[in-house]
Amino acid sequence: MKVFEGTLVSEKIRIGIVAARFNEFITSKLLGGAVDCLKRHGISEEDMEVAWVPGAFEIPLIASKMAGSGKYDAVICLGAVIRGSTTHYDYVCSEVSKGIAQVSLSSGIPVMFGVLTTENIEQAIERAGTKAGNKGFDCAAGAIEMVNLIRGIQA
Ligand SMILES: Nc1c(NC[C@H](O)[C@H](O)[C@H](O)CO)[nH]c(=O)[nH]c1=O
Ligand SMILES: CC(=O)[C@@H](O)COP(=O)(O)O
Repeated sequence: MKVFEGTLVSEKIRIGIVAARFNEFITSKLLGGAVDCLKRHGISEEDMEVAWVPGAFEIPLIASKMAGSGKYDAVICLGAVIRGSTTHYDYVCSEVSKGIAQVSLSSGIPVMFGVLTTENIEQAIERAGTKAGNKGFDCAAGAIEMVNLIRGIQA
């Protein structure tokens, strides 16, 4: 039985990263986690490119530009949407998640959803390198797995 494995980096993998500046205290930690993971899996910094956007709502557009450029094997999207006192949170979260999923399906390359959607700052801190891990690191690991999985299927 042939089982496709996507965990090892055997060939060059080029990664685009879109990071939101809103809640930069959190998103910078997510970016650090993602870069740490990529380096630990043998991907050099010359094969990573980062684009900063104002907020999570702007991520899908730039993710689409990166995914459609042909320059990257995967795109990692990083953000932190933290609920405020209005319903704005709901609209941002909804459009970002739908947008990122749409970009991945339409481009045919992995576009990873590394956008925290939390009720409060504490929950975001927990997921940006403390007690709940680093979602940026997790997304980078997932990106590598998806690229290798696709390469295996298409081989
Ligand atoms: N409240 C948060 C935002 N809001 C800003 C939007 O993402 C967008 O930049 C603005 O509406 C202009 O289009 N963004 C986050 O990333 N996180 C938040 O908690
Ligand atoms: C997620 C948001 O857009 C939110 O932080 C905005 O805060 P508020 O709902 O208090 O305007």
